[in-house]
Formats: sequence, C-alpha cells, structure tokens
Amino acid sequence: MGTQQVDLAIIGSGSGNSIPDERFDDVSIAIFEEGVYGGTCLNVGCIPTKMFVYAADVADTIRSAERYGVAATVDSVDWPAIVDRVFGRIDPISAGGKEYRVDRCENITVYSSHVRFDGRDDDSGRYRLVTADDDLVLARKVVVAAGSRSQVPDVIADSGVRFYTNSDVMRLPALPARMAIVGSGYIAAEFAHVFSSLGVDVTVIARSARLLRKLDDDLSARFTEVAQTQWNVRLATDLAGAVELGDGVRLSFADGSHLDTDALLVATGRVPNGDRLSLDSIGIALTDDGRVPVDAHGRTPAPEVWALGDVSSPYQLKHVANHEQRVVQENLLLGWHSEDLRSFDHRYVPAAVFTDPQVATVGLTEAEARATGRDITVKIQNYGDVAYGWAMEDTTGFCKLIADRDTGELLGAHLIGPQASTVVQPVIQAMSFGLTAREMARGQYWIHPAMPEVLENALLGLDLA
Ligand SMILES: Cc1cc2nc3c(=O)[nH]c(=O)nc-3n(C[C@H](O)[C@H](O)[C@H](O)COP(=O)(O)OP(=O)(O)OC[C@H]3O[C@@H](n4cnc5c(N)ncnc54)[C@H](O)[C@@H]3O)c2cc1C
Ligand SMILES: NC(=O)c1ccc[n+]([C@@H]2O[C@H](COP(=O)([O-])OP(=O)(O)OC[C@H]3O[C@@H](n4cnc5c(N)ncnc54)[C@H](O)[C@@H]3O)[C@@H](O)[C@H]2O)c1
Repeated sequence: MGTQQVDLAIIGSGSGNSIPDERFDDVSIAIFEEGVYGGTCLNVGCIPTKMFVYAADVADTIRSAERYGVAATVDSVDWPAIVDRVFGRIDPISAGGKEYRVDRCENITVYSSHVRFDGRDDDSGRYRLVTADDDLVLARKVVVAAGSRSQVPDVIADSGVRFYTNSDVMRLPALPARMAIVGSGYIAAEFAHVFSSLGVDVTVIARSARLLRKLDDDLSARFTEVAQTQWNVRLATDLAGAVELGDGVRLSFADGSHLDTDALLVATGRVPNGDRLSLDSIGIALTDDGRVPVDAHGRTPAPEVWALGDVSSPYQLKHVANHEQRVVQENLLLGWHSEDLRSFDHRYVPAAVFTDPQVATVGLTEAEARATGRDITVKIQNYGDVAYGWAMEDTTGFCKLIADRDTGELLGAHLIGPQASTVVQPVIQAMSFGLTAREMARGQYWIHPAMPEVLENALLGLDLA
C-alpha cells in the first residue's frame, strides 16, 4: 500500500486520458484504469466494431455484385484472420498509450486497478481515492470519466448460461452457426449486420414492436422492415428464461415458445459506472437514470470534482465524450470559480448506426418536433429518386427532413440508406451554424450526381411559408 498526493486525479482512460496535454506538464496527475487502457471506444466499442462492419460490408458488396453485372462470390470467411487484423492493429495502440503515460510522462502515475472515493482527508480536505490494490491517492481535483458498462437483464444474468457482450463477442475463437441477440438498439443492430453478413444465422430478439425504437418513427419502422428481410427478427418478445443446452443456450419466451442458439449476445443498454465509485462519501447522489450529475460546465455537486462522458452525459457517444472532455479540460485550466467557464453544447447531437442499411440522425424526431407546438413541415425524399441512389437501384433508403414552416429553421434530419453517416454531416453543420433550409438548398452547389443530392431534394421539397 502506498500513499500519493496529486493535484489532479482522473478516473478512466477513455476520453479522460486526453485531458493531460502539455498545458498540464506541471500538474501532478494520477490516472486510474481498471480495464484495458484507452477505454471503450478504442478497445471494445466504436473502433473495433466499425472494423468488423467494414469486413461485413465488403462481404455484402461481393454478394450483391451480380446485380451490377460483376461475377463474384464469397467463398469463405476467415474469422480468426478478421479478428487478428482488427485487434492486431488495436491492441498495440492501447498498449502504446499506456506505455506513453507510464514511461514518458514524469508527472503522471497510472494505477491499474479499480478506484473509489473514500470521503475527504480531515487535514488537507483533499479527496481520498482508494484502489483495490490498497493504494491511497489524495487529490485536490478529480475528473470522473468512468464510462458505462453493459446492462444484463436478470433473467440472463441469474440463469448462469454463457453469454457474450460487446466486451468479448469480437474475440470469439470461431464463428457460431447461430447467434441470438437480445436487444434492439445500436449495438444489436450493428452486431446483427456483422455476424449475419459473415455467415452466422442471426436472430434479433426485441422487447419492443420495432427495432431502433428511440429514433424517428418512420426511420425505425423502415429499419425494422428491412431488418426482417435479412435477419430473423422476433418483435414484442419477452424473454422468460435461459438454460444451457449442450454447447449452446435455449431461450424461452413469455408466449411459451423457445429458441436454441449457439451463442447468446446481450445488447440491452449500458449503465453508467458512477454506482461503483462510492460517490455518496463525497456528497454526490446519482440522477434518477444513474448518471453523475453535472452542470453545463461539467461540475458535479462536490467542489473541484468534474465529470464527463458516459458516466454523466445524457448521450453515450464518443464524439460527445470527446467534446465534454475538451470543455472540462479548458475549465480545469480556467478554474472551478472562473466566470468564463466553457459549456457543453448538446444542441444538435448527431448519431449514426453502422448497420445495414446505415442510419443517421440529428435533431428532433417528427413526434418531438410536433410536441413543441411549432408549425412544422416534413419531407421524405427517397434515395432511389436521386441520381446516385437510382444508379445503385436503392429501394429502401430515404432522407427525412423536419423544418419550421415559417422560419425555415431545420429541426431534424433522419436518414436510412447507403452513406447515411456521411450524407447527414451537412445538416449537422447547417443546424449548428443556423443556416435555414432555403439558404442551405440554394446557397451552395451540390455535386452532381453525388449522394448528398438526396439532401438537396429533401430541402427543396419542404413546404416552407
Ligand atoms: C459496442 C459499442 C460500439 C460503439 N460505437 C460507437 C460509435 O460508433 N460511435 C460513437 O460515437 N459511440 C460509440 N459507442 C459509445 C462510445 O464507445 C462511448 O460513448 C465512449 O467510449 C465513452 O467514453 P468515456 O470516456 O466516457 O468512457 P470509457 O471509454 O468507457 O472509459 C471509461 C474507463 O473508465 C474505467 N473505469 C470505470 N470505473 C473505474 C473505476 N472505478 N476505477 C478505475 N477505472 C474505472 C473503465 O475501465 C473504462 O476504461 C459504442 C459503444 C459500444 C459499447
Ligand atoms: N454507432 C454508434 O454511435 C453506437 C454504436 C453502439 C453503441 N452506441 C452507444 O451505446 C449505447 C448502448 O447501446 P445498446 O444498443 O446497448 O443500447 P440502446 O439503448 O441503443 O438499446 C438497448 C435496447 O435494449 C432493449 N432492452 C433494454 N432492456 C431490455 C431487457 N431487459 N430485455 C430486452 N430488451 C431490453 C431496449 O428496449 C433497447 O431497444 C447506445 O445507446 C449508444 O449511445 C453507439
């Protein structure tokens, strides 16, 4: 057991690890990381999933090649080679990131274990941070960037069956013949695409009547429709039990039916990790939905304790965690009581789901926009009715725009179809900088015949006053 005094403690090496730059060279810092260095996005989230998605997209492109007069077939999928390619590139980045902090940052100490608060030191008033290895760190300031973890429904957790989450499913030794995915959000949609396209017989089990149900109704309905043509989808299905069955699992449902599967993947949301930090010892109570409470500047109710990312944010997205990290980083330099503190900008938070077809969204859904009481106009533009979508013979993609009829202010954009995650970007820009629909449509050229013409046509189709 050792004791150290530091100016700044950072809990979590995801976005938290980006806080110490050269401006912090004179600050003594402790970074705590109980898992793999670099956090969720790098190791078990955004980056590896998108690398698997890319392989899945390649397989799908080959499978659909004949439609375009190109003869090609997917002869086999070398899963271990895909896994090696992904983690052969990622693991060294994680190891290198840790090595850099441990060996080359003289002002930083890395603690590779779980840490929790233990009140404040009587004499100095510093925060007491106790690790699972019995180290004690006394810190003047703390940044809580502890992220979130998979939430596993009791019916599965208590059953004792072998199940996977995003943390381990990407390192399966071999592809299973069948996979059941419980959940119908982002993670379920992305892994269903990955494993199905690589040859696994995938069944998605959704408690709700639609997949991606938190998104705009039209988008979620269309995605559910398309998903049903490519995967087995069980909607409005309540899981009642799970038992081992040979090397696999038998899932039973509330309606009396059952499903046998070789691998069970749980993707039913992520809970913030604030509940494992003994925050009550420093006077912080979690919000009703389990987050560390913060104000617009990232300040928690405990003086000099800041929080950012999944542990505190209403958005569990890496671009949001990174944005919040930059705000908290600036604010640490400005000081807790500064009049000039930077604020989080949560006005137009976009998201994309890298599934098949791709989905992208920013701003209000139609239901949310209607609920504001504003007079709105809505346009749904099919991909197939603009040149590039037509060339691809796309039949399911669309771009839905929602705007204020009087002012032309863009309120929301919801896309499903090829390149959706990229095509949405100009709307994010327009909304962020206050361009109206009319200005956006006619104030610039649109490259012909590129996919963003779907956006141009949607803008022109809005019924503005
Ligand atoms: C499968 C998957 C795919 C995703 N894909 C995308 C995507 O495409 N785009 C996107 O924007 N977002 C995506 N996300 C979300 C994104 O990964 C997260 O929003 C982001 O990584 C959160 O960053 P963070 O720094 O808040 O937390 P994290 O990166 O999770 O870092 C927190 C770290 O704190 C450590 N920790 C926690 N508690 C303690 C403790 N008490 N002591 C010591 N260490 C502790 C954890 O081990 C963890 O490493 C995805 C998430 C998942 C799971
Ligand atoms: N491309 C991306 O940006 C990306 C990709 C993956 C994850 N993420 C982030 O990670 C978060 C977590 O992803 P996720 O897919 O786990 O969560 P999610 O919130 O997107 O979806 C969880 C789903 O599980 C269902 N569910 C919850 N409890 C259940 C239960 N007991 N039984 C059956 N179904 C249940 C919910 O109804 C919901 O459909 C996302 O919300 C997102 O913010 C982002």
